[in-house]
Formats: sequence, C-alpha cells, structure tokens
Amino acid sequence: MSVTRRLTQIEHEQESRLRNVISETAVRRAELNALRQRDMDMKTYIADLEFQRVVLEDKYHKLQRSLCEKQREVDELQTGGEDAIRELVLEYDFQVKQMKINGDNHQHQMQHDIQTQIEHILQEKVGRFQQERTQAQEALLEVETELRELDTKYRSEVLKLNEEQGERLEGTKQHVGAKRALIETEIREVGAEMEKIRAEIAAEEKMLEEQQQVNRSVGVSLMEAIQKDREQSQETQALAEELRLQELALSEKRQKIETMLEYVAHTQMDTARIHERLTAEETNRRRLHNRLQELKGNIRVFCRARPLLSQDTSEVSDMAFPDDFDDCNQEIILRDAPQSVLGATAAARELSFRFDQVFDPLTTNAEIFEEISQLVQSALDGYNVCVFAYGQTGSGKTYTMSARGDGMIPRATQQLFASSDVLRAKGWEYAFRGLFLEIYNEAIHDLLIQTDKAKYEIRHDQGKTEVTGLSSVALTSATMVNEIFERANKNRSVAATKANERSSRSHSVFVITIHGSNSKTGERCEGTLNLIDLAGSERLNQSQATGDRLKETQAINKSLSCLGDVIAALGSRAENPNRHIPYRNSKLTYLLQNSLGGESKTLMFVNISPAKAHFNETINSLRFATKVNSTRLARKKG
Ligand SMILES: Nc1ncnc2c1ncn2[C@@H]1O[C@H](COP(=O)(O)OP(=O)(O)OP(=O)(O)O)[C@@H](O)[C@H]1O
Repeated sequence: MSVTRRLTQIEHEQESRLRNVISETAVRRAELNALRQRDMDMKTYIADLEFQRVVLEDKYHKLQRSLCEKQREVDELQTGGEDAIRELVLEYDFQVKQMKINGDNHQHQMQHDIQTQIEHILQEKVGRFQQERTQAQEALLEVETELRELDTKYRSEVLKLNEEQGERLEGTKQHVGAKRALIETEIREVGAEMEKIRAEIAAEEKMLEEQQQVNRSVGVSLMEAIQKDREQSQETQALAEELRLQELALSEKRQKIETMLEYVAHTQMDTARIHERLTAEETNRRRLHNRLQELKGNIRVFCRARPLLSQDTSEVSDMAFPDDFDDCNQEIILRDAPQSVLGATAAARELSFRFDQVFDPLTTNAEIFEEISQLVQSALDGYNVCVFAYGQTGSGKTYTMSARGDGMIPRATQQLFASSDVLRAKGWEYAFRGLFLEIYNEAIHDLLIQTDKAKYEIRHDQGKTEVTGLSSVALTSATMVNEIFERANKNRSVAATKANERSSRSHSVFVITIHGSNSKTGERCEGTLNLIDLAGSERLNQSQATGDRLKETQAINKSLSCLGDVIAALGSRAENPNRHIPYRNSKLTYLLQNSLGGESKTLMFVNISPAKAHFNETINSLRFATKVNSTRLARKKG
C-alpha cells in the first residue's frame, strides 16, 4: 500500500511540475509573440522613415537640379544680353565703317567718275560737267543726308536697342533676381527643411539606433527566450518522457501490485483456510498429544544414573543399562558382590528395576529433555504437570533439574516461550506467572524474596491453588525466568549456609501457572508446570540422628512417604474411585494437590549414584521409584 501511495505522490508531483512548465512556456511564448510583433512594427516604421527620406532626397535633388537650370538660365540670359549688345555695337561699327568705306568708295568712284566726267565734260562738255558736278554734289548731299539719316536711324536704333536691351536686361535681371530670391528662399526653405529632415533623420536614426539597440537587446532576450524556450521545450520533452516512463513503470507496478494483491488475497484466503485447518489440527493435536501422554502413562518414572565423580571415594557399582535402541526393555540391573555375613558367604544379588526410561551415565540433559518436552507441551495445552527429581543427596537431582541453561527447568521455560510464540500463529496468547518456594521442615519459604517472617498458607479453590503471602511474578521471557531462577538459587544458598546444608534437606518447588486463550476459537486453557527438586532421600540411621538433623530427617521421610502414598492412592482409584487421597499429610502433596491425579501428568526422575558406597541408598531409591512407576492414574470420567 505504501508503494502505491508513493507512486501516486510521484505522479502528482510530476504532473504539477509539467503543468508549471507548460504555463511558463505559454507565458514565454506570449512574450515572444509580443516582441516579434513589436519588432515587425519597428521594421515597418523604419521602412516608412526610409521611404520618406528617399522621397525628400529625391525632392532635394530635383530642387537642386532646377536651381542649377535657373542659374544656367540666368547666366545664359546675362551672357546672351551682353553678346547681343556687343554684336549690335560691332554691327553698328561695321555698318558705320562699311558705310564709310562704301561712301568713301562711292565718293571716290563718283569723284573719279565726276572728274572723269568733268574732265570729259571739261574736256568734252564743260557745261555739262558743271551740271553733272552739281548733280553729283546734290547726289552727294542726298547721300550725306541719307547717311545722316542712316546714322540717326542707326543711332536711334542703337539707342532703342540699347534701351530695349537695357529694359530687357533689367527685366531679366529683376526677374532673375526675383526668381533667384525665390529660389534662394526656396533653397533656404528646402535647406531648412532638409536640416529639419536631417535633424529628424538624425533623430530618427538615433531613435533607430536606439531602437536597433533595443532590438538587439530584445533580439538577445529573444534569442535567450528562444533558447530558454528551446531548453524548456527540451526539458518539457525530457519531463514528458520521464513522466511517460514513470507512468509506464507506474502502470507496470500497478499491474504488479494488482497481481500481488490478487496473490495476497488468494494467499490470505489460503492462509485463512490453513489457519482454520491449523486450528482444527491444533485441537486435534492437543487431543492426540494428551492421548499419547496417557498411553505413555500419566505417571512416569525415569531412572538416571550419574557418572562416577572424582570426589566419589568408592568404586563403581556393577550396573547394567538397557541398550540405547531398546525402548521396550527399559531396565536397570544392579549386581551386588558376594558378601560374607557371619563367616558365611552370601550369594551375589542381582536386582532389576523396570522404568519408563533408563538413562545411563553418559546421557546428557539435552537427550533427557526430549522426553520432558512432551510434558511441557501438555502444560501449555492446559494440563497440570509435575516433574520431580527424587534421589539421595549428591545423586544428580539438581544437575538434572537446574543445571545452568541446561537443566530441565531452564529448558522447559525456554520451550514454554518458544512454543507460545509458535502457537500465537494459531490464535493462542499465553501469560505465565511463577512462584518459587522451598519446603523445609514442613514450612514454606519464599525463594523470590528473603524473609523469614512471612506465614504462608496453601488454599485450593475450584481447582486452583494459591499460596497466600507468596510472591508471584509475571514471567515475560526465558531470560527473565533465568534471572529469577538465579536469584532464587542465591536465596536458597544463603539460607543453606544458615541452615547447614539445608538445600539438600529441603524440597525446592518452581511453579509456573500458564493461562492460554485463543481469540479465533474462543478456547481457553489453564495449566501448571511444577518442577520440583526433592530433598535428599537417604535414610539416616535414626538412632544416630538427633536435634535438628533428626527433625529434618523426619520431615523429609514424612513428606516423601506421603508423596508415595498419594501416588499409590491415586493409582488405586481405578479400582476404588472413592479412595481417599491423603494430600493433606504433607505440605508438598497438599501444595501439589491439583497437579497430582486426574488428567495431570507426573514424571519422576529417580537419580542414582553409581558409587558402590551408595549401593544400598540406590536400591532404596529404585524401590520407591518402582512403587511410583507401578501406579497408573485413573482418568476422571466425563
Ligand atoms: N549426569 C551428570 N553428569 C555429570 N556430573 C553430574 C551429573 N549428575 C550430577 N553430577 C554432579 O554430581 C554432583 C552432585 O550432583 P547434584 O548436586 O545435582 O546432586 P543432588 O542430588 O542435587 O544433591 P543435593 O541433594 O545435595 O542437592 C555435582 O557436582 C554435579 O555436578
């Protein structure tokens, strides 16, 4: 579920990032379009200005051309007037000279003719000559008059021409001057206009330059924007690609998750089915397990011989143990060497004892616990279980029950917690509480706290046993139980130094109450696991025991024989269901009342020493254990 949530979150983040990029790109594009539009407007405006400038320049050139033509006209007019006057003067001089030449020639001719005539006349016709002379003179006069007239005419014409020419020149000059003034005004205006236009052009050019500058920077920003746009487009594309890939991965993951969810659903259904089956099988297992334990016997006895120790002063007894693989023949055989009694040699004894299990000195605690663990399971299944270690002092009871991390008690507590963890999967929840006490001289002592003052009272109520005033602690882990166990043993050893080897002379009882409930099936169970290290069972020669030692011995003998009696009475209930069970005869049996009998399971270790010196005590222990082993508890009906 967390993967789906994470993927959805990534998807939302990517979508939001993409949306931001798209909206930013849209803004950039709008800016870009505005800049492009502005650039287009500026280009149009610049083109207009350029066109106006060209028109003005064209106009200026035309005006300049027309000014030049006018100037040329003026120059031509000036040149033309002077030439005409000069020509007229020259013509006039020429005509005058020509006329003079002609007159002179004519005169000479006439004079010659006249002289000729005169001479002729004189010679030929003197009269006529005179006449002719007169005529000639008259003709001369006429010519002179004509000449004068011509001269006058010429002069007046010249004057007239001069006047006309002067007027014309003046007019032309005035006209030219006016025109020139006009043109100059026009030129000035044009110049001013040109200046203005130039200034405007300069201003426009400046503006243009500025605009171009702006355009350049706009172009740069435009390029940057385009570049950015391109980059953003690339980024957008990359993001889109990434998004696409992620969506692909997401959909693959979704598909996988869906497949997995389907698988999980199937698995959950399977698991539920398996759980149901397991729960049913667990109930069945409990039933079968209990049946198996019953078939094995609700009271079982295991015989365990310890190895010969370096501190054992005597030799090893002649003991025969069953073959490791022979489960059916669990028998221990002890042979006693022939002894001479009152001078006669008694025959060698061979004693055999049959038990549920016989363990030779090489058997380890781990191997023994394999058998005990079934009873621990029974306690978890809601049955009351008692495990006793019986035997003479130094036979290995404490080693069997309490050896650190290895004895039946540490192993049993470890199994309780380990099995409760396994059973949790089947709906079982367990709570454990512990009592640790010592019964010495028929008095109860709390081994969890050190006090001699407390008074303890055993009470039974509706199948439950309570010891008032005794501290009971919740047991939450095997480690914690080990710590409590260590503390109890320490308290026991402190008491032992005070009470002179009391540890061997007292029963130590570790009671674990087990509460189980199954939330799935609604089942409940309550069991008790009692782990008891009994006081040394050796018989002391009563005549030698006095004082405290005697009292101790009596108390031990009493409680052990009471235990034997209770077990025997329970065994005979099969024949006599109303048989009284003497639980109250000892503190130990009264304390264990609810854990001995009925469906309870009892296992007794009979610990024996292999030393020859302990042979008789070993025989006694084996006899007691045989008595217990022959008992089979009667099951309650119903
Ligand atoms: N199976 C065994 N293997 C090795 N050593 C053992 C074994 N059983 C007992 N011992 C040793 O024998 C000695 C006596 O054993 P233990 O103290 O258990 O006897 P006990 O019956 O409990 O005596 P007590 O009644 O005084 O408590 C101890 O040193 C113990 O380590």
